[in-house]
Amino acid sequence: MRILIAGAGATGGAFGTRLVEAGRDVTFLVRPARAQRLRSNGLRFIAPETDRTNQVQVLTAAELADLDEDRRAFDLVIVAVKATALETVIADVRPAVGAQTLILPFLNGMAHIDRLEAEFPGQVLGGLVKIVATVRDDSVVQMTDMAVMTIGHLGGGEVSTEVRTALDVPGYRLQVLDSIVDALWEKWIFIATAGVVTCLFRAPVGPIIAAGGEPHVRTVIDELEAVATVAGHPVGAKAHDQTMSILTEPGSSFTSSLYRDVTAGVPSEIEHILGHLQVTAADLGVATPLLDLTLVQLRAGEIVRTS
Ligand SMILES: NC(=O)C1=CN([C@@H]2O[C@H](COP(=O)(O)OP(=O)(O)OC[C@H]3O[C@@H](n4cnc5c(N)ncnc54)[C@H](OP(=O)(O)O)[C@@H]3O)[C@@H](O)[C@H]2O)C=CC1
Ligand SMILES: CC(C)(CO)C(=O)C(=O)O
Repeated sequence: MRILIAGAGATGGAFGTRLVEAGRDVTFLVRPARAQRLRSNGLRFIAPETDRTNQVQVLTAAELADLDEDRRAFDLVIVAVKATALETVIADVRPAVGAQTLILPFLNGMAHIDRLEAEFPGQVLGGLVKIVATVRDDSVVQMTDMAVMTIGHLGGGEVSTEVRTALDVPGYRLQVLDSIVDALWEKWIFIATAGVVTCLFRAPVGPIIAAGGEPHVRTVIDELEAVATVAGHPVGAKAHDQTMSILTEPGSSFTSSLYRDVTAGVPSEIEHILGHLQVTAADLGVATPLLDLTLVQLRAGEIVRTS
């Protein structure tokens, strides 16, 4: 199975490394500057138990488009970029998508699913990854031992044995679900809740709790979980308890990736994760006052950042 991974960043680089090391036929689709560095230096992967570098196959969008037709089509295209790069990547991967190609996005949120389905109808799998990773000095750094890839058929059908076998490799846990849409909602609500809490109160969880924020954190959790309930994808008791414990733990240094991007002043997934949830809640008739407030604050910050 030929696998193309769009993005050799935190998620693409971490899961991609494990696939490469298991001998899978993996090519990374990256932008020209990164392609040059990957070709010269390889892909360095640092995780709690390891620091190693692999030589990897790399293509840029222009090189992909120039390949002969029989080399161009891939069996599986993993989309591992931030939402801000989604439109470019949709155009870039198109030459790699044949009639049988499947697309597996790793993005947080849900808006990209409809977008990808509109472009590649019937060819999109549901996917999410649980990992805490980043890119530091061009190296992919996995910060904790947690590494889980969850996939499923969006229409409730079976994921093929070929795809399961290709993705089931050492170094992370592969989970194949019948109810991937529920899982996507669960993750979306968690990421959005963590985003609202940390961005609204502008701090990691520990200082927020120390400042007396716990009742407000609970209100955010209730507010956003209510959207999932009305949408018909209620957050399960286990996920709710996990959210509660992560976001109310005294002394915790936990932050959301949204908070890290916003405070670093780099483009972030504000609209993809929070903006889309606001629109979805409004369509469902669910009031989201704290989400609305957070979005005003974040959008105002974006106006300042980009002006
Ligand atoms: N990081 C994490 O721990 C987790 C992230 N997620 C989600 O996964 C998704 C991906 O995030 P993450 O992996 O962290 O993001 P990163 O920013 O670490 O990686 C994305 C990579 O995409 C590359 N890129 C940007 N545009 C293009 C393009 N047009 N073609 C090819 N590559 C491109 C960038 O490379 P360059 O700039 O070098 O060209 C960058 O390295 C997000 O939706 C995120 O919310 C989910 C769970 C955990
Ligand atoms: C919370 C976490 C690290 C879990 O995977 C995540 O997805 C994110 O911050 O984007």
